[in-house]
Amino acid sequence: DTAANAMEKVPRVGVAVFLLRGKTVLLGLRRNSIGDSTYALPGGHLEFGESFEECGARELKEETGLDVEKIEFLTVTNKVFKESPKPAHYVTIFLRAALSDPLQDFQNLEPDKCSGLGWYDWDNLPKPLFWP
Ligand SMILES: CC(C)CCOP(=O)(O)OP(=O)(O)O
Ligand SMILES: [Mg+2]
Ligand SMILES: [Mg+2]
Ligand SMILES: [Mg+2]
Repeated sequence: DTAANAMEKVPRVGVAVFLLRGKTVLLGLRRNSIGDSTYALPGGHLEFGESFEECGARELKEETGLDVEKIEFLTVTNKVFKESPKPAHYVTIFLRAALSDPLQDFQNLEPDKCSGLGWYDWDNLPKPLFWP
């Protein structure tokens, strides 16, 4: 029935972006959603009709104010999150991007969803990392 369908669990698509600056990578401490209090790449839900690259660039702009270019597909994961309030199933697309202006720095534009952004040394990443 409609109620059951409304509660139907369906896989969703997330897009995450590796943005590197030298030997550091941009990570944010997630807040108030799946993966709360874990360090994650910036990114978000693929919206209707978007390419992977359009989604990656949009989410980075929305979350960090940063403009990026040279966006490339890297890999994909497929995972059911059991620990969130209710089971969630995500296919996550991983992209790589470069800053359009190497001197531009981030702003934390969504403090309600991210406790803070930072550039972290690739060889000494913070913990815990968001699973994907
Ligand atoms: C959970 C994750 C793999 C995909 C969704 O990412 P997100 O919670 O950052 O989504 P939004 O940035 O679109 O709110
Ligand atoms: Mg977002
Ligand atoms: Mg979003
Ligand atoms: Mg996000």
